[in-house]
Amino acid sequence: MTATIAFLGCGEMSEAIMAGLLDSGIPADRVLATVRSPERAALLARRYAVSLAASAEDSDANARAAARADVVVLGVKPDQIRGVAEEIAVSLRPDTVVVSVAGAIPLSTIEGALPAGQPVVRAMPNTPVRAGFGVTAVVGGAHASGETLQRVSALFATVGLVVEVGEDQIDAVGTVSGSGPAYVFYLAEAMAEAGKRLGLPADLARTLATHTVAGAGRLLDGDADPAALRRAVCSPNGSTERAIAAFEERGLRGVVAAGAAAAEARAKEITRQLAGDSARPEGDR
Ligand SMILES: NC(=O)C1=CN([C@@H]2O[C@H](COP(=O)(O)OP(=O)(O)OC[C@H]3O[C@@H](n4cnc5c(N)ncnc54)[C@H](O)[C@@H]3O)[C@@H](O)[C@H]2O)C=CC1
Ligand SMILES: O=C(O)[C@@H]1CCC=N1
Repeated sequence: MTATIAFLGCGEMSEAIMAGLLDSGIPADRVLATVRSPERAALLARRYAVSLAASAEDSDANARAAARADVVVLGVKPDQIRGVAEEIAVSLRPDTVVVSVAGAIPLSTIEGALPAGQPVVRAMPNTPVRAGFGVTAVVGGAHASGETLQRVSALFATVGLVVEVGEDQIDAVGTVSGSGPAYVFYLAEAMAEAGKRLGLPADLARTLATHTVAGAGRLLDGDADPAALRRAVCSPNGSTERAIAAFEERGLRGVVAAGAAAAEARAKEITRQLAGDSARPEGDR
């Protein structure tokens, strides 16, 4: 039987997962969603015809949705995860699996806010799940059996690739695949700006950049080697080779690595802040 899935906090990330799952054939009457604003609740109900799109201003909305669900996806911001977990704790059935997509919130924090023994899975998805081409990293908590983790993995597998990781890897994973789509969109913006600087009309430059990034993404589908695909565009002593040489000379690889490191550092900072020990000096940790 199809599982009932409740998205508690259906913003950018959860909406992408929900839309991807609905497109993959999950029936809308098996999907519940809650958000904070009544306007967004109405929009989700209209757009997806999901079974419940209640506003969290209705104080029981999260608990009621959780009570009906086989899988509860916590899609609120990291600083709200513990509060929502506490809010739904009494409504959960013992076999309902709680999946947190929040960055920076450890499994132990979520488990601590839920009834003893509640299965919890931590996931790090990305927004391309919307198109069925996502990447989702998963890690099971102390009470998530292999079968439970499989069930969650199978769900995310309908909207893209699923990888199992250790919890100690999830911040780093987030900096590559979780945040990664933003880096690629940023590159598309930069390419469009570059075209404009070279005299192309803004609309044309943008169309060229977006379609090129989308097309390049198609070629990268699967386990294609990005370096080999890049080399195939670089004619020996041609113009692309000069562009890549300019990128290398200016240290673009290092810039990307610095961005990923900054993202990872921020995730760890959020973890510390929300654990309440951010006041302690670095050396004491
Ligand atoms: N945006 C992304 O690409 C990714 C986001 N994530 C994680 O997903 C989580 C959500 O991020 P976004 O979707 O970007 O944020 P968002 O702000 O778009 O979504 C959060 C949603 O939660 C709702 N909300 C707030 N309090 C609520 C409550 N008490 N009950 C029910 N709903 C409530 C808000 O109305 C909003 O719709 C974060 O924890 C983030 O770390 C993880 C991977 C990628
Ligand atoms: O920016 C964020 O905090 C979230 C986590 C990974 C991607 N987006």
